[in-house]
Amino acid sequence: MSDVPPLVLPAPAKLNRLLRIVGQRSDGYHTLQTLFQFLDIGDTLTLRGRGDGKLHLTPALPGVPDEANLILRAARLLKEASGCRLGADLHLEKRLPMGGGLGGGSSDAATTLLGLDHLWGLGLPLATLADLGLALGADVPVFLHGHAAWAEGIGERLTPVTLDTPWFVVVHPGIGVSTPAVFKAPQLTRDTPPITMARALQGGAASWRNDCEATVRELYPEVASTLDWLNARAPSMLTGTGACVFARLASEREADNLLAEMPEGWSAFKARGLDRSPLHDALGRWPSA
Ligand SMILES: C[C@@](CO)(OP(=O)(O)O)[C@H](O)COP(=O)(O)OP(=O)(O)OC[C@H]1O[C@@H](n2ccc(N)nc2=O)[C@H](O)[C@@H]1O
Ligand SMILES: Nc1ncnc2c1ncn2[C@@H]1O[C@H](COP(=O)(O)OP(=O)(O)O)[C@@H](O)[C@H]1O
Repeated sequence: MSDVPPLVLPAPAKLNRLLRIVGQRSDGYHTLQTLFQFLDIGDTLTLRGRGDGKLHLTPALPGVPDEANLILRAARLLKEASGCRLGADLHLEKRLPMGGGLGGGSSDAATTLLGLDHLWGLGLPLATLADLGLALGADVPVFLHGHAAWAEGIGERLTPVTLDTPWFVVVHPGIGVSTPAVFKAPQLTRDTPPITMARALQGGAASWRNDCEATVRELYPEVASTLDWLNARAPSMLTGTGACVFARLASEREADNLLAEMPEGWSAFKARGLDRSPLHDALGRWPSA
């Protein structure tokens, strides 16, 4: 298999453009309504087939043992589910901050599932891959369906949407936010009334909020001060449970101006919102209409 060129695929970031917590299931998981949109920035995964069935990932991620790495977990899951006897060498170029609310781990898992499906010639439907992916994380299915989406349930009930695609400046406040800690916090509101997708879209970006924001501000003052600084300059929000926050801008020039104003030492980047995942464009693979 060594003379076959490697498959080089993007694993884009996502933003939660809106996030409503509408309830809690009996297993403790919170039911959400959210709008997912992709960014034109992300990790890159290089995949090469192996005939001996082995799965090998380089480099190791700091603080993440291989058995917990979502790339290897996704690869093993696909091998088991399909009965495929082939293996792969996987190389990850990690750009997205881990645990930042940008969905990097989930996106890596989705790129692995779709990439190996292609490399191993399995041809599984996107819906089957999304079902497998849901076992790895609530955010994995949207990366497999590949379209900006209105999501309900814990993020698995997806309806494709077309959103405004402005420029964003994403800032990492330099601290880690624990998703379980946010969802366990007694002050988190869990009773936002559900709305229809049509109403959410009609309200537009100016009306979109993230229900985790008040709790994350309280638990992590660094997130609160970053949001305050950004909000004084452009409409800004938390993505997921954080720690990243993002400002919405009308043009690349405005994004550049905001970056130039940013206090030294902050970690920030500009990115474009995308309604179609670059992963599906790279593979030429879209759900049939
Ligand atoms: C809320 C979102 C929005 O995109 O946040 P981010 O992870 O992107 O920040 C995600 O759906 C996060 O989904 P997922 O990626 O599965 O969360 P995990 O880190 O695995 O969840 C850690 C813990 O948070 C709690 N949790 C998570 C998701 C959810 N809908 N309800 C919960 O109560 C559960 O206790 C879970 O064990
Ligand atoms: N390939 C991976 N990339 C990133 N994180 C991973 C990966 N595999 C496992 N993880 C674990 O998943 C956690 C959540 O990662 P990530 O998806 O980047 O953040 P978030 O869910 O906040 O958007 C990380 O803190 C890390 O412990």
